[in-house]
Amino acid sequence: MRYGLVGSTGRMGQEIKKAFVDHTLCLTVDAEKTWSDGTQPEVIVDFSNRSSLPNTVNLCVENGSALVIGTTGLNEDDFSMLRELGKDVPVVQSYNFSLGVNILKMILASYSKLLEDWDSEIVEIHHNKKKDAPSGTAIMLQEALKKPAVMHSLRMGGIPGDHSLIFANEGEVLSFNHRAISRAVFAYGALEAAEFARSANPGFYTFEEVLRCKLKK
Ligand SMILES: NC(=O)C1=CN([C@@H]2O[C@H](COP(=O)(O)OP(=O)(O)OC[C@H]3O[C@@H](n4cnc5c(N)ncnc54)[C@H](OP(=O)(O)O)[C@@H]3O)[C@@H](O)[C@H]2O)C=CC1
Ligand SMILES: O=C(O)C1=N[C@H](C(=O)O)C[C@H](O)C1
Repeated sequence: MRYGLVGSTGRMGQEIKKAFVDHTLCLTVDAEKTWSDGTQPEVIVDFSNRSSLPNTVNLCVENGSALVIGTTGLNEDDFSMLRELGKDVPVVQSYNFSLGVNILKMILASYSKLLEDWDSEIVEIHHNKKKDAPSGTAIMLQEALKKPAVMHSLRMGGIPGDHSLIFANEGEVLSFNHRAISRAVFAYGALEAAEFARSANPGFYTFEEVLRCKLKK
């Protein structure tokens, strides 16, 4: 697969290049520099910053490339742009491409009604270079809960990503935790999403939907 990478010099860009070692990198875009080998990427992978989104979308339109986007901190206008792009090419978006977080998201969505009267708080811990807070994952898990949760963000050391959800009522406490031990898990998820996107019909897909397709096979 020929792929493009937006954010190639970043922490996730480095992981993507390792995970996509069997594929051909033909386009890189970073804040200051764009490089291309002159061929068209089948899929563009974006783990960068929301400021890159208009250019990323234009590149997908110009090349007819599918998009896999993990960049967090997107607003409603950004999601509208991605859904519009999904009318022409496959778009897979997730704030967390790890299998574990997406399983947790499905669990929370399935049992949210039973948890609606519990006190709910989310603690997310990330490396001290992370620019946004709360994490996109915390926002995504709160959306699965279908109710607001008190958020706590810790920024320390080189922690790749740790999310805890704690629920309490008068009689019991229920906790869930996901810990990313390596950023590689996100890159492997992005690779799975890219392999799905290169042959999918145009549309806007979440990574959960990609995984659910796998469950049906
Ligand atoms: N969905 C998921 O599973 C995951 C999502 N993320 C998200 O991915 C994003 C990147 O994380 P991380 O790699 O740690 O961040 P880094 O800061 O390490 O890397 C960001 C990259 O984006 C580039 N960049 C910044 N602005 C632009 C722009 N306007 N146009 C093009 N490129 C730009 C930077 O280029 P330069 O070096 O030149 O500044 C750099 O290569 C974050 O939003 C993070 O939350 C992270 C991990 C997993
Ligand atoms: O910035 C990171 O590192 C991560 N960001 C994503 C988020 O904001 O949820 C995903 C993961 O937790 C790592």
